[in-house]
Amino acid sequence: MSAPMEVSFSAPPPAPDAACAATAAPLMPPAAAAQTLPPPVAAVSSSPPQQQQAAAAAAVVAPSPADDKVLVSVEVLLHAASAARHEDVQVAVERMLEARCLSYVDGPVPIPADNSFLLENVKRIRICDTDEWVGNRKVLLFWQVKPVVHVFQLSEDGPGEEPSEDDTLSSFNEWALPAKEFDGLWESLLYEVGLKQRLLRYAASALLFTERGVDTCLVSWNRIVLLHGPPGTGKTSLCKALAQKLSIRFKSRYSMCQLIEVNAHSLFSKWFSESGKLVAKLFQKIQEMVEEESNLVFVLIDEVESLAAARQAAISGSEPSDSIRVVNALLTQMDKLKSWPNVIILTTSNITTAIDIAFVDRADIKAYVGPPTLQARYEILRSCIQELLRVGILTYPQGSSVPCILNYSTLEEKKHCPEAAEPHGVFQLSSLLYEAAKLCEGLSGRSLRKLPFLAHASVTNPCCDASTFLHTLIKTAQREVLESRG
Ligand SMILES: Nc1ncnc2c1ncn2[C@@H]1O[C@H](COP(=O)(O)OP(=O)(O)OP(=O)(O)O)[C@@H](O)[C@H]1O
Repeated sequence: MSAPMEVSFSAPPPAPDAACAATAAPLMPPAAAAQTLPPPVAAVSSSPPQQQQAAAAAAVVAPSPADDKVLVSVEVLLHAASAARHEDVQVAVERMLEARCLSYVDGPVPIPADNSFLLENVKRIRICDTDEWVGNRKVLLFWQVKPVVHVFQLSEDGPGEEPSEDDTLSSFNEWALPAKEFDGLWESLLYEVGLKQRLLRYAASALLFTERGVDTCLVSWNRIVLLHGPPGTGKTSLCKALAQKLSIRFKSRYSMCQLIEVNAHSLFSKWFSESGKLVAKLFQKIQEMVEEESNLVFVLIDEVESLAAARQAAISGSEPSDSIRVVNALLTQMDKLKSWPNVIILTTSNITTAIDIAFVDRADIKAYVGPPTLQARYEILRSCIQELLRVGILTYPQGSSVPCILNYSTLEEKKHCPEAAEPHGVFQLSSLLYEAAKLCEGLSGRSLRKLPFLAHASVTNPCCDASTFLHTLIKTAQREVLESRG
């Protein structure tokens, strides 16, 4: 069967410029605009839960209908040891933002040196999800923006495991979100502009609709996401990163968030006919978690085709009938969970044609995540090179600061006016990187992130001049692409 796919995310990606963005560059507003300074932002936490939910849902960069301002999320990470009240930090950050003339671009906002309260408690302030504006070459200036501040602390508990019946494979891993392990994951995933935003908006809408009690007989949604595409394109990481993001955005509504990563293989019993019961048992545990209404639960099922294998294949005799019981149990349990507002099911698959049509039909978002396009490849490699420069594995001229490789859009612009020279051969380094990215067509995100490591293994010195390294990277890319084509 060929699954009907509604959303395709395979189109080329302009990626956000995160690594070197001068995100808090002071910018003076036009005189007229200066008179319309941003009004004080209502404290989300002091609003009723419904308003909090709506604000969190809307703060996925969208124009605010009330005053035509763009709602931009500002994430504030507290130090692990901070005992400050989130509300106090939120107000302090809002005041700090109001007092400054910022352009809003994804990336960190420096904490003012004279703000001892924030310096003491806050590890990082980051503006998020403005890439759609930046991608369209629009700059968001402070009077156009209404910041929505989300204060959070990372859980350092690590994953908890739930042992399976026979103690061989655990049936699921569980994380308290936002978790230290997933910090920075969202930002590290580079796709076409809009992909991550669409997923975030979808999840926010799904939670808002349920919270507001929209009649499901009239408007139907299931809170099920299916990401499909070739291996190594970041589907699993994107699901985890999405759960982490939502746990931060909805912190004021849901005091606890959990990610349950189901181990599909553990649900197949060696005892014939037992697999369906194992699925039911797992979902029973999930049900207990969602019964606590302040708990937001994300269920991640990787390689969902192994649990939701097409029953047609089983009926035609090529699959054991136990797999039919598993699919039936999965669908029944998912339908039961549907009545709970605080659960989102995230699934991934490499082979959509093997998934049962009834499962595919239940997914609200069926998104194809394809191999990275030239722009995404360039940005993935750029983030790798920037990291090697940061830690000193790649060297640059003595006495100069760490070179900032140009982002894709700037490089494209500079190509047309090369007279605007960049210091320390940055244009030359960026052009070499572009050459490598061009060669890597067809490689997955996973292979691209490995490429600098493989290139380093071919150079003789542990630390290497950046330009020499990029030439080696080009050769490594040629070799890898040849090998991947067999
Ligand atoms: N678009 C991307 N941008 C940045 N990094 C990426 C991208 N795609 C993949 N990666 C890197 O590849 C790693 C592996 O990704 P992940 O396991 O999530 O892919 P997957 O699509 O789920 O793979 P599989 O189908 O084989 O399970 C990620 O941790 C990430 O480092």
